[in-house]
Amino acid sequence: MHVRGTVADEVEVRSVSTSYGESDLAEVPLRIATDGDEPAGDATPTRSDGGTAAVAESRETTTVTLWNKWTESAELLEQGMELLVTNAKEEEYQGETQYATTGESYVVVEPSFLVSVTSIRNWVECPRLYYLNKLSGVPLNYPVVKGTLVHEVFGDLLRGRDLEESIDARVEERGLQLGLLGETPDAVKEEIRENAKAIEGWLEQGRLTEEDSWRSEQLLISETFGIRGRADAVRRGAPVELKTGKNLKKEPRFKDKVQAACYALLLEEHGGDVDIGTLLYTKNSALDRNEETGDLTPAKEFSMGDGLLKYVVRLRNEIAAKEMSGDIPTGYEAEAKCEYCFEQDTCMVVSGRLDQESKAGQIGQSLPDEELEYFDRFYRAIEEERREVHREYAKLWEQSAEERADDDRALIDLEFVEKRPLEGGRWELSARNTGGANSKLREGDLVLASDGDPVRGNSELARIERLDDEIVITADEPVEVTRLDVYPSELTTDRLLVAMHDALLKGDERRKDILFGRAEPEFGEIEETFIDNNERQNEAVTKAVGAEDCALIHGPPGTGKTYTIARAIRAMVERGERVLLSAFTNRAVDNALEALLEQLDDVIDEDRVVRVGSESGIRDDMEPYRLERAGDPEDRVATLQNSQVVAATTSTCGSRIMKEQQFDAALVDEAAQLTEPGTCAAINLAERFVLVGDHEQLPPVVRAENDLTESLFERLVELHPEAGVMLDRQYRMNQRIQVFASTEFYDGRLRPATPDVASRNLDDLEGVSRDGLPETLRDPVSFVDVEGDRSRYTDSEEAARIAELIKTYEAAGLERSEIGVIAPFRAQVSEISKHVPDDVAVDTVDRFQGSSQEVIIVSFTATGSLEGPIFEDYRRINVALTRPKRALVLVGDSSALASDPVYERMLEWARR
Ligand SMILES: Nc1ncnc2c1ncn2[C@@H]1O[C@H](COP(=O)(O)OP(=O)(O)OP(=O)(O)O)[C@@H](O)[C@H]1O
Repeated sequence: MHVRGTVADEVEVRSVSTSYGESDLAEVPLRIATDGDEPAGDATPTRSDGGTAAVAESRETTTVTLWNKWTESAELLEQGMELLVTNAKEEEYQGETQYATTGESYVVVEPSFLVSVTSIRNWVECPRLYYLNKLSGVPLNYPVVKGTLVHEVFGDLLRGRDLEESIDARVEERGLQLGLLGETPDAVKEEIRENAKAIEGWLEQGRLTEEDSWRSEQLLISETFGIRGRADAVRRGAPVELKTGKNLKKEPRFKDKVQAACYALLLEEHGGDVDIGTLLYTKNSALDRNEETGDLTPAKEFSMGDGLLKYVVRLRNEIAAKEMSGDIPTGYEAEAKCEYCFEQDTCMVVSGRLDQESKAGQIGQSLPDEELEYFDRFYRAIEEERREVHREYAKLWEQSAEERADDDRALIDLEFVEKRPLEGGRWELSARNTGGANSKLREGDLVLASDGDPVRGNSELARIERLDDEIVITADEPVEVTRLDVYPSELTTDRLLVAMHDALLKGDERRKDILFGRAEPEFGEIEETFIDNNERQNEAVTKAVGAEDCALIHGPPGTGKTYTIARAIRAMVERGERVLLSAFTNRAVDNALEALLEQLDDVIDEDRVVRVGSESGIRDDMEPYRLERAGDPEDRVATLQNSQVVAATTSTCGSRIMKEQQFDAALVDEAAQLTEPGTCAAINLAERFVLVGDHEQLPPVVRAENDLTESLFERLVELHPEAGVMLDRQYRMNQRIQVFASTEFYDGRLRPATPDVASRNLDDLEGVSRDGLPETLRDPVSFVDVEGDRSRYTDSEEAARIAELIKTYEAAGLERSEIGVIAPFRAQVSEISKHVPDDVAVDTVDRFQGSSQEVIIVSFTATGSLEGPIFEDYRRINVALTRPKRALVLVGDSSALASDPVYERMLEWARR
């Protein structure tokens, strides 16, 4: 049976004499998880051996005894950590039911923390190396790119693609990277051919002996062992790992065995029984027999012993425990020898700068205390965010398919239609979405496509190509897809850490003086007038152009942020500067780029404007500007290096390609929605920066509640008010609509830009007449009182009333596409969607930020007494109320709303 629970107290480790001699044991006081316990969820980890979890009657604490080597994992335990013991035996002791490990047991610390196989491999080399890799990311260098290429060709060969065709295609695809590294295609191809010989030869052998069963790259997740990874290949159920290095010994390298053993554990959870692992050292086939002595066979097999598998789980436990406690590895945890380590210098520098204990020692001077404190605080915050991502993974098995669908995290019960082979061995898969359900998934997203069970079934990482009633995805393997799940990616979190590291450890001193408030931002004299009809916009452009360090543009709704950015960049380009344009989302980058292109029309050639990002992320009309990565290396690099304006999301700014680029200035739009490290990813690349945003609208999108929720923009506006300008003329709303937001959020400073804007109303729209509306809806702002049905997150009465309102507006001549509906909860969004026609946009505030509509209807979904904030945060109200141009209708229960002072003032205004 499996036992799972929370460590309730200190753990004691001791030695006892048994009939087999001295043995170590640890007695762990464990509060057994019961159904519904958080965060374990339903504690029923079933393994292939059919074990079931112990579900105790009560939540009383019992003792679980861990024997022998498992005491090493016991030493890691702290009170409050989660523990899982598989195949435990039950023992009665003084009337109490206790548990103990058996020879078949595994002990897993914090099983829902999913450690990646790569992490375990790095950790076994040296825990400090694992940490350094996390801080600095994978650099753009030739060995890494070559390694990826060989892996890709390996995958292609397994899928039956012709060798030469594969090499040509794969090298072509990486044109830009190879160009940045100064490599020529012919030389690269030759090297890959050498490596591929090993693969081909070995594949041939396999084919000759017997019927082979093969699978290329497989994504594997284990809920029992808390491990995830992608095996390079699986052959007859056993893992095969490809290494582009050489190995002249008979046996595989130890760290490589560890890696293969991780996959063995993962495969076992998928029902396999793995007794062998294979390592393929491709460089061996490129070596000349005369020069080298040793074993030149590329393929080295080893038997997968029980001891190794358990050792791997203990290693994994070390990582999970370290990450949960927030401690930094020192290197003393392992037996690695620093003098043989390639990373010794880096290790010493990082240790010195961050004043960390390290086996390699320290060199250099440590950062000032405030920077060390900052590093520490943000390191923890980012790691907390990472744990939230891990919790997302755990939901893959903790929630049922229906629960995930209700949470908008999955599309389920799809009807598989067909699979179609694509050029290059990939597959196009299609399925029908019969339920027509909604989800967070969007075209272009990476998803987990599965046959119904994303963890234990057949699942693949796939990309959504089309998403309506018919769903089309592309993947490496032909999964008969019936379910798509949101894939919780750690990439963003990884990049936050690297960006923070770069800002502090590689950052310019002057920049840090500004960020830490040790110096004031400076501005050069600029005489020119850039915008003659809007004083504050002109001041903002002047500040942006003249800034020697930074400028901050605060733009409330509709005040022309995008326009101001475009004018500022134009002025910089005219001065011959190279500029980076960035924002959190692709949508925001494309919007800003669109406005900019209008401004740049007569200033520079179009081919000097480059949009960096993936094909699926970029809006179709910006596609002509997209930097193509495939092609001739020299050519690709020339396009990038020659560009004067580069537009990319902040996440892409953290990519290996962008990290090599340098700019005179970085302009970041929607900066109030970015975390500090997220903003750093963009501004790290430039001499000066301009942040544009509104901290009275939506805050950064993060899962954890910590320092990441405040943007750098907001902090700097407070720290350096003299670097900021607030735009105060709005071009969107009728004056009556704007009043509440202006007084509540902008000290009454927000005003209509022109009389035309101030007096806009529905009569301006062709074919629409306010006379066709009932008296109560003729004012630009109205309130509809609905008592509601008293449920917590939905209100069907409000939904029904909203459907009527939409009909009323249609009768007065409005198009449905001119009406938007905003609700606080996703549940209410679904409820309303059931009542109104498809072509009315219904969504939460977050989806509406940055856009506007002629008419906006807000559903407050609140009845009775108000418990807790409706929109979570008043900033969301600000966004909701500032989306309409000509009419705003608030729908809610007036007595509930009146119980909160802000909503009460809102009611007064709406009913005036
Ligand atoms: N100085 C100006 N003169 C004339 N029109 C302007 C000026 N500034 C902005 N506008 C117009 O006002 C509208 C809103 O501008 P823009 O899209 O730049 O606003 P924004 O602040 O980015 O909006 P959001 O709050 O949605 O982010 C646009 O149609 C733009 O052309």
